[in-house]
Amino acid sequence: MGHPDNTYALVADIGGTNTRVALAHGRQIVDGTIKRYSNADFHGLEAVLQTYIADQGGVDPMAACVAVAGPVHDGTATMTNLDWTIDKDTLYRATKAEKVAILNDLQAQGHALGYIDPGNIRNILAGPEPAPNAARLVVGVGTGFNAAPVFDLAAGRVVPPSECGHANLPIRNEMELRLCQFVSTAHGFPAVEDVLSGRGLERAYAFLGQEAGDPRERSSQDIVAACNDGSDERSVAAARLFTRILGTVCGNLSLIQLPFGGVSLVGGMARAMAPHLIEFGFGDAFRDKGRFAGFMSNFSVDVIEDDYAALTGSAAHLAAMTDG
Ligand SMILES: Nc1ncnc2c1ncn2[C@@H]1O[C@H](COP(=O)(O)OP(=O)(O)OP(=O)(O)O)[C@@H](O)[C@H]1O
Repeated sequence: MGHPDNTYALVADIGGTNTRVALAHGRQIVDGTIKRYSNADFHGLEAVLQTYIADQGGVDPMAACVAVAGPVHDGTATMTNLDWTIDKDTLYRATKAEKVAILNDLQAQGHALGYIDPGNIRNILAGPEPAPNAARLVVGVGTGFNAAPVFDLAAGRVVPPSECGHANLPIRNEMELRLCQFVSTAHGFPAVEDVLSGRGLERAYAFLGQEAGDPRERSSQDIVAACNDGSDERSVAAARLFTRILGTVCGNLSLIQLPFGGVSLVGGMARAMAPHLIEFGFGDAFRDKGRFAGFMSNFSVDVIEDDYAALTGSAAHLAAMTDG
């Protein structure tokens, strides 16, 4: 069935592997309109959006917003592993919408806060009741790593982008130093997302294999599955290493941004690791800040278990643009 009127907005989330597209009405994703496409099947943004529009019976959206897993500069997004042109002109052409926006995907995740079904939010670390409009922080761990602070101001919500997954990997002990050396030997530079990502968990596993003189490889799915059923000690050790570094990095970002409104972890790896984060030392590493250890209990930490939150955030961003 089509959607012939143009009160709809089109929203898309372009990840490293897949593009998710949906229609939104105000801040609500319209039930049954979410589709997921493999990027490899399309030669560009126009092709995937036009396929979606045709799938929806030729919908004529009044506005469109895409969230992209890469830096956005002067209205143009770039992605390391995808050579699509993602800019406003292409988005206007593909959708014929009157208003278009391009966000970094973590910005979109920030715009989604407050519009996520509470049933999709899992608490990891409790914190005090936040003041209204306290600053928040979203941290994404999936194909890559990134974060964005979220500020609710009188003029509206502001979510400044970052590329903090490409900052140096922090080190707290001998083993993390050896992991860092293992990563830099392979990549020339030890970035946060070289460990805090799906591939990163696989790297932590490979590093432990090298240390044990038994180099075996495992996919991140198999490592997480082995943690879930306790069938492989090295998988548990790799996930513990990953989890502690995630706690350290989230603690560092919290000291930089002071998210008294809470930290929200998003992305496929955050969801997959959510049941193990406390057991594997996330809280201890998060609080491991010397004289500021007690101060860290000001920040609650949740995992958002909604794979489509970036779509909701893109819709919220367009609605805020329209409202004001
Ligand atoms: N259940 C899981 N167990 C282990 N690893 C997982 C699981 N789900 C996702 N991952 C890993 O997380 C990464 C994908 O994360 P996410 O789903 O957030 O994707 P993305 O960054 O939005 O990109 P895309 O949508 O293109 O995959 C991959 O490295 C994948 O192997």
